[in-house]
Amino acid sequence: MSSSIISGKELAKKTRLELKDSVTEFTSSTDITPHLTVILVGDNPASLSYIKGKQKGCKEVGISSDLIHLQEDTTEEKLLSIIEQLNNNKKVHGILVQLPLPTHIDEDQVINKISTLKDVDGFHPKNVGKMMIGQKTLLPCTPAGIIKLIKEAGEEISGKHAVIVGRSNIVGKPVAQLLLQENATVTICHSRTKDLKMMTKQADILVAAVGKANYITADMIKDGAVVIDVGVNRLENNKLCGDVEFNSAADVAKAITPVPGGVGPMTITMLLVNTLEAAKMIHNK
Ligand SMILES: Nc1nc(=O)c2c([nH]1)NC[C@@H]1CN(c3ccc(C(=O)N[C@@H](CCC(=O)O)C(=O)O)cc3)C=[N+]21
Repeated sequence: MSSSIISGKELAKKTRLELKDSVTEFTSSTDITPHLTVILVGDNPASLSYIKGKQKGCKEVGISSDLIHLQEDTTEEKLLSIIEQLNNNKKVHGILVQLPLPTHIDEDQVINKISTLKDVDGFHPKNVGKMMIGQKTLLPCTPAGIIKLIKEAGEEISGKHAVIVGRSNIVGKPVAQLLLQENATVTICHSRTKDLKMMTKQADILVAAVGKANYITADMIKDGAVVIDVGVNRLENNKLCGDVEFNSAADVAKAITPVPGGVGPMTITMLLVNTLEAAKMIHNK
């Protein structure tokens, strides 16, 4: 089977055009410009590159943004006090603390500190809990983007067997939850799963979120499956590559997302969607 490529880049473009109209409408009716503040601790080059993408996205849709760039040796106490100030700043609607943080800072403490109304990553335990029981809240960006990608590709989720490889708090667990809410039957696999191939072979929808280049090979994929590749692995030649061996997988899958140009651009787009959503919630719109 020759598969169709699900373009996250195209869907991101389309979603951002629609979002731009919604931002314009919100701003003209309230005189408020949605604002995202990004905090980066240290100089991780990958983080700097992602943040550029986020700022570019904000600009595209009419959201204002700023970056608080802190030194690597910033104390946890200092970071928490900056978040406190942003929580109280009426002009700020979204707060994103770029992960990973230096090891001397406790990520859980930091995520807990962010106002749940401004938690545009959807990482705060209260928002995670709401998502879990299906209450309206800010959803984590990558999982929300994945659901949009699958639907946009015209693929039914209800009744399908979705197999997720990876159980991180930011991708594996929440995407499993959102797929369940869409009435998929969900299996979560991880590093201790016995016979991974036997599991992935049963997937109508396969989500690869392991963080290992080319880990999922064509022989692990069911004929006609929908394959979502969440991997962002930087190779030695500086090329970006996914968790799925794209070329061989494309012969087996019905539809597949590429890397780059798949899940990544949708992650940033959902962050922009969440920032407008946060501004609306804060101003009761
Ligand atoms: N608090 C927090 N929130 C995050 O959402 C978050 C984070 N920390 N830490 C790191 C990960 C990673 N992440 C990506 C976002 C976009 C692309 C993306 O747009 N990738 C492009 C390629 C970009 C390139 O070429 O470098 C693509 O796949 O086409 C990738 C990765 C967000 N993350």
